Amino acid sequence: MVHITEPAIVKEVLANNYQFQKLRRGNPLIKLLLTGLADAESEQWSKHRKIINPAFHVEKLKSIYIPGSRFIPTKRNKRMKEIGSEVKASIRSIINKRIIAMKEGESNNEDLLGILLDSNYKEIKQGDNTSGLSIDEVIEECKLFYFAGQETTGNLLLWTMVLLAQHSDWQAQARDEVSLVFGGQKPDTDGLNRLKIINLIFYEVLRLYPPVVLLSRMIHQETKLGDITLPAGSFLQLHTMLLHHDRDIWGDDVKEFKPQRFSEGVLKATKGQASYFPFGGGPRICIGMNFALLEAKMALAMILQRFRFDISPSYSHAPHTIITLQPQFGAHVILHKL
Ligand code: HEM
Repeated sequence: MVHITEPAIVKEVLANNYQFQKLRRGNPLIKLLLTGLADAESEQWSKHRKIINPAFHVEKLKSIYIPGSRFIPTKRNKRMKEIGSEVKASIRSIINKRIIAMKEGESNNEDLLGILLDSNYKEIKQGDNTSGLSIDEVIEECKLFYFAGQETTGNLLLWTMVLLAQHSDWQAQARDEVSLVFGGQKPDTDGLNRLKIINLIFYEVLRLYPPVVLLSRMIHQETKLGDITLPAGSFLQLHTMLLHHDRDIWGDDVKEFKPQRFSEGVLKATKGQASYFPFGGGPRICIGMNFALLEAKMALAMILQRFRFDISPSYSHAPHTIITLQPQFGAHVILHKL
């Protein structure tokens, strides 16, 4: 296992996604939740990514809504299997309804699934019989959107609530910005894209508490990396969390919540180094990044319009990783209606 905390090496690994591949998943929980694009490699990855990409184009995000020892037959494993089949059956029935509607000529561009099916249909029409995704593959992508989108964005929002509850000056600035842009109206996409202060806040929350704390890779053949040659089969871990908290890169205030450090952009804050990558990087950068930031801005703006919030005396600070980084004992925040 090679642990990487050098920005230049992080850049090299992320840029060469065919050499440095994601791990084949052994963990049954991750397997249940995360196959599809996030787990695909080489040609399979580029095929999936090409078909899925249109679903995440910024223009399309304007009106989007997301619908809503392991082989031993223990009670828990049986339940996991049952849940797996139930989820699959329920997604399959949603997809079948959509396909029927599409065949009857109904337009289907209103949400991620519609755009994905549309893009897949176009790919099948243009290519040979190996092109396009099968229904089972579409089901895996839907599960992935749900999990990858839910846990990560949810934790970004939780940590934002905790930090703004602890830093009432930033909470007030964020609320002032929301009222300047929207007044009491429901936030819209154009307005959300103009929220500068909230953007800085999210960048800083993602620096301090990145939902994905490290990226794992492996190599299948001997590979040169920096000055060393690694044998085939080596595992690599790129330490997002450690780099985000590196005093030599960020300065003596590295542990403090200071959104203003991003006021002139990420490049300036990192002095151009690959020392900040909450969404990964290179060709396999998070496909849902813009969607996640838009969704989190929408939720935060609506909360700020309605509540002031403080940290509760019962809050106990314990960042803890169960796949994503989360507050182990919850985010105890007291809301006051405005
Ligand atoms: C704050 C929210 C989010 C964070 C911090 C986040 C973080 C990440 C990171 C670090 C990676 C790269 C993993 C690696 O290189 O090993 C990734 C990939 C991915 N993310 Fe996200 N993500 C977020 C939201 C979302 C959302 C909302 C979706 C979908 C609806 C999504 C879908 C994906 C997919 C499909 C990949 C795999 C892309 C590929 O391998 O080509 N993510 N995400």
